[in-house]
Amino acid sequence: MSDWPKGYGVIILDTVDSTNAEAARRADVDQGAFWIMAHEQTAARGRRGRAWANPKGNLAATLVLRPVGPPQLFALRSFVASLALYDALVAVTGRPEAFSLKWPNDVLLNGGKLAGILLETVGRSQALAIGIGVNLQNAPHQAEVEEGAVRPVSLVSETGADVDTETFLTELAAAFAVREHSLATYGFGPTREAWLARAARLGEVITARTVTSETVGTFETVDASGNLVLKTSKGRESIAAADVFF
Ligand SMILES: O=C(O)CCCC[C@@H]1SC[C@@H]2NC(=O)N[C@@H]21
Repeated sequence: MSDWPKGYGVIILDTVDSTNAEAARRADVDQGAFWIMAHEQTAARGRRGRAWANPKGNLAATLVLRPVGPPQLFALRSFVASLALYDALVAVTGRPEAFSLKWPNDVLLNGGKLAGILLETVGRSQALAIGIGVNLQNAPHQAEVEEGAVRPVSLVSETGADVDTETFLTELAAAFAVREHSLATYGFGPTREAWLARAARLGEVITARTVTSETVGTFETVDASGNLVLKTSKGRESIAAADVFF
């Protein structure tokens, strides 16, 4: 069991609309870096304006971070957060082989979607809100997610690990602090290498879809800016934002 990391505050709420919305309300009021966790969210949101199902027992938390260093590294916190999730999940299950990371920032368990991350800038201070949802106890039904999306899974149903939200948050916060220190100190290189070593479908043909385009190609790498690099029939393409389908 990890200790709570120094330099990070924490707020635990019974119920809230969305921990990311709460982060936006508090970003210019509260100081420093702090986690907001809620036992229940009534209007949780996912990437690209989608709703996020949030039954009780699942982790719903947002970290308000005020990153130092070059602004081009800010968005790379999604890689830091995915790696921290991976570390925390391995800490509570002892099963490194069961988890993988899906670009840009999902965590898969036995190939199913276990966790998602929603990164936003909030407040006049342009703080970073890193919202994290983990299906610790319950996964939404396949019918509740987008067609073609990876099947949703829960930690307890796939591994038998029955982990409560506060225990998991402590592991996640500790892991995040370590990974964040690495990014802030050494830049994206080591984070990128660690992420690629855990990447799902590296070297395989995948599809990257935006509202207006679809690109099919071999997943070659993630570049130094965090872009997805696909080798396609037209050559190499570097993609900054998209949904990936297998
Ligand atoms: O679409 C995704 O995969 C991202 C899901 C992010 C959900 C989390 S739950 C905690 C935080 N609060 C929100 O409203 N969303 C994020």
